[in-house]
Amino acid sequence: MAAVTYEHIKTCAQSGARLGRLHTPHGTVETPIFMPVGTLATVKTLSPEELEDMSAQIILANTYHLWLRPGEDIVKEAGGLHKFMNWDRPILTDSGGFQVFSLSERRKITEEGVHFRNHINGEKLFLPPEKAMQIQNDLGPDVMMAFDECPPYPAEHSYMKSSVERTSRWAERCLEAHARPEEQALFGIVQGGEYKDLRRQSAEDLVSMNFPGYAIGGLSVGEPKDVMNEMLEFTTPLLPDDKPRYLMGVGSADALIDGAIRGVDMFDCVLPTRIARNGSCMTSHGRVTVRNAKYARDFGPLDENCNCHVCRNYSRAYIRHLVKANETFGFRLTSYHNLYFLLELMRKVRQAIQEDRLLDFREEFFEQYGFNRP
Ligand SMILES: Nc1nc2c(CCNCC3CCCC3)c3[nH]c(NCCc4ccccc4)nc3cc2c(=O)[nH]1
Ligand SMILES: [Zn+2]
Repeated sequence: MAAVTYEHIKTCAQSGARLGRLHTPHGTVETPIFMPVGTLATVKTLSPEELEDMSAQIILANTYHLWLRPGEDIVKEAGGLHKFMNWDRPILTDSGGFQVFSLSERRKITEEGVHFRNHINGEKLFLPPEKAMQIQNDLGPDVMMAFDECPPYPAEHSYMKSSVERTSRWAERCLEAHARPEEQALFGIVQGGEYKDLRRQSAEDLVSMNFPGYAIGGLSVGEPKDVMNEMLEFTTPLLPDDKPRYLMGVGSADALIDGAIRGVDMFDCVLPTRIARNGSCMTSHGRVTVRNAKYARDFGPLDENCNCHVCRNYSRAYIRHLVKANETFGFRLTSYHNLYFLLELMRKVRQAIQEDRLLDFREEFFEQYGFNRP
């Protein structure tokens, strides 16, 4: 019995968007879905109870960070991530490759794996695919990611080609090292940058390895939005219809809608909680930077179209005051609202797919949000 199975419910009559369900050992997830990021086994400033209140269904944690701190051995002794962080719904962990490249200095990629320095204490470290798998096996998430290289944007075709071929060899090694496939689903990650021939090569390599799910990696790394959309349009049809598709690192309202339209089922991004800690909020009329002086006497909610606990009980003036005073509660309020905003957006997207009107919804949302898009 596979650990994770995808149930396709319907495809939107107006677009390539799909309504589906992801069945996992810790429960079922309605897709398309946004997955809050909990890098160090916490979605920053929020409790599991608050995440459940806002109907978060699945959250992310990170192999790289948890390996360094507190160490996967401690999480394993605690009984795994679900027990350690008191979250009994599904968890997905990224494999750590991307984080090595976005956090560590003096890293070096070899066929065996990645050499780098610990970004906390500078000590030399080596992360081969087998180690990334062992860490995820010990952390115990429902979904784990293959160890991949996410090359920078832009990258030469020649570099990208050798990187894709190595990522495919690493994917084989991950499958070899996968200890409990009946308990944890291992997803492959398609690379290839902005090159269609390499996207095809990467997708074909990984589909031939028969993963239970596929991520589209190597995007949301600074490329123009239309390059991302073009790569999605080209890549999703190369992936099996009956398996989930996860676009990594995408979390702005417009990119979530545009990704769902192109057949993406799962998204993650640190954006909502990261900008929240900067006092910046996502609202139905675009971004509101609540620390701005113009909100000093604004006693209305962050977003009058939002029904979240924060918008029903606290004013922009109060949240501005807390954020200006660097009060932790202020960042809890902005983080809660931003995550609620994206989770609610995906609920509306699922409803629009159900009603075969996702393109109409896109028009309405972009109009109100202020995206003057074609
Ligand atoms: N394995 C892998 N991971 C990728 C990630 C990390 C996804 N979040 C992991 C979570 C697990 C815990 C930490 C994060 C990506 N994130 C982005 N863009 C984020 C861009 C962004 C960054 C900051 C703010 C806003 C946007 N592109 C990504 C590509 C890949 C990829 O190819 N391979
Ligand atoms: Zn709200």
